[in-house]
Amino acid sequence: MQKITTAAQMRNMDRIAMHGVYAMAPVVLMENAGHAVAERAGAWLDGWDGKDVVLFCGKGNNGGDGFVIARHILAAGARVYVYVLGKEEDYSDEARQHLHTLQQLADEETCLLLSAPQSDADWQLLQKRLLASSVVIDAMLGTGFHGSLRQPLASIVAEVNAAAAAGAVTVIAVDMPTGVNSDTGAVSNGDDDEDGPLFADMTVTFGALKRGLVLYPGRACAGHVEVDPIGMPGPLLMQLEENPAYLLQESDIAEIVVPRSPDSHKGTHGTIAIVTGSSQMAGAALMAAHGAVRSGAGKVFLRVPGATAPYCIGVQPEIMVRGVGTGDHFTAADADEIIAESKNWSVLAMGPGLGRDAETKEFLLKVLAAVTCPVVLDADALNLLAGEKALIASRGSRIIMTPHLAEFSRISGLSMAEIKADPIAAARQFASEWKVNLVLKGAPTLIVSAKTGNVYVNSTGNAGMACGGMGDVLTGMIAAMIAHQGMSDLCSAACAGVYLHGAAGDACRKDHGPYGFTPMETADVLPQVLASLEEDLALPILQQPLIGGK
Ligand SMILES: NC(=O)C1=CN([C@@H]2O[C@H](COP(=O)(O)OP(=O)(O)OC[C@H]3O[C@@H](n4cnc5c(N)ncnc54)[C@H](OP(=O)(O)O)[C@@H]3O)[C@@H](O)[C@H]2O)[C@@H](O)CC1
Ligand SMILES: [K+]
Repeated sequence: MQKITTAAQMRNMDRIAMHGVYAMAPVVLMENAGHAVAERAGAWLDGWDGKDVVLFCGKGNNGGDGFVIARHILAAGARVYVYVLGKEEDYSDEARQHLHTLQQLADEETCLLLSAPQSDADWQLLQKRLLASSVVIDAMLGTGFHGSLRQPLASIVAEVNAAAAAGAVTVIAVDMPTGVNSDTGAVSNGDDDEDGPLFADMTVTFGALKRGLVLYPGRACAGHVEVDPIGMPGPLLMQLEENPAYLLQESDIAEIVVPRSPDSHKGTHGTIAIVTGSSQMAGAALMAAHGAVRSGAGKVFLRVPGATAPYCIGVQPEIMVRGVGTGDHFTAADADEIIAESKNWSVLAMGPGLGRDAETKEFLLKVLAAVTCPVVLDADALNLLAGEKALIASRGSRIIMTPHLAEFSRISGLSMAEIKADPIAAARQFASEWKVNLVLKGAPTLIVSAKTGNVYVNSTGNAGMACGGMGDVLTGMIAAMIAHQGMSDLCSAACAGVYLHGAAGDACRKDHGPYGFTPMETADVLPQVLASLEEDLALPILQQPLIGGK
């Protein structure tokens, strides 16, 4: 699992690597960092030989990495223009040491060292160089960036973006794209968009992923991201800081979605109950149930208000539908029937299309206080339960709440701006206060464990999924994952549901185009997504076919 760090955590790791028991020389870490970029970007670009490269080095240690990169790509056959944007006295000892080495290699032919452009003629020359080169390396700012981009960096970034937009250059960022805050993903984007941030095609980052590379809008600036350990001691990289966050990847999910054993039966794969819907929104209930069916649930029961049942019965034969009561929304009088039935259910999901009637809130409170199986709460259930922190907290580790940003804002009392400023902290704080497993839906979706407070950042999904019904399908999927054989931990089930839902959306995007595919289509590709997940696993011996086949 890929760890995601903050600049402060990274600095702490640096400090221990250099000044703790490991006593690594700072100049060596910087050497490793620069070498890693030269190697990884070189492999990605099919080598450096014969390439014209413009390299911008800022006045911090990110710039120091740039001096090392210049030396390595020169040796690999590139011709490089190095803009040294700091004064010699600005640099740290290690950066200055690498600058001195580079100065010995400088010549007119292959390695030209230049200072920051000042006159109009300097800027014109810079533009010309950018358009004539094939690669730009951004070693201007890394984890030390804060505030808004100052000059001359803002104008340099604008020139690089313009050259990239003209199709002239490939842009490689060192550690972070300049202008992206490494802790929040916020970008420097002054009054006119020309102030930044820099848009990279590839980012090589050091030690661990930075939050700003996985959170939007920063994530959109990073391009292809590779993490290099730069020789940091393994135990240091593995060391868990307080409040860890991780990026979910296919191999993580493949580990928790265990293959079915060949002698399993429908009872083994869970009885999922979707108790939701109202006459205005029967479709939401059906989409949630379909999400569960396509996730391999053993049995799917849909319980809707009595007057809603005619819209749901017979729509999909796999879903066992029954109306409860006679109304068009649930009321407290319907709760006893649900509570009695719940003894046979592996999991209960409520919310999509439930409506916001005060009587439905009474129903929800009664059901939640009595059922013992795990519960997934979405949509209107979240709106109705917004003030019920004490009830949720009393059962929270058995509950998954799945709000989107607006719902989260409503229940948490935080403004959208406050959430967006630090979504990881906001999600973690909420999960801790409400003692609940949280799925904060967005780009990217965050999952927080009620038990550990660990935050998982999803890596799948796309903007084509921003349409009504996608969340309903996800609710059914998460419910089905909870009942999946071997998936006892609710947070793991939430991670699996969220990852697979996004992966299904990505498969739809590939098949149908960037948007316009539907929630039902997304659910329908789940078996293919699960198949590719199985390929990631070595099949246990019992799964191997006796005759023929692969
Ligand atoms: N992690 C690791 O293991 C290793 C990390 N290493 C590398 O070190 C990097 C971190 O180095 P760092 O701390 O020196 O910060 P860095 O990003 O160079 O920027 C600092 C400079 O930026 C300036 N500045 C800030 N904001 C600005 C703005 N808005 N507009 C304009 N300027 C602005 C700020 O100026 P000031 O605000 O102080 O005047 C200061 O001069 C890290 O990203 C990685 O590349 C490797 O070498 C070794 C191993
Ligand atoms: K950079």
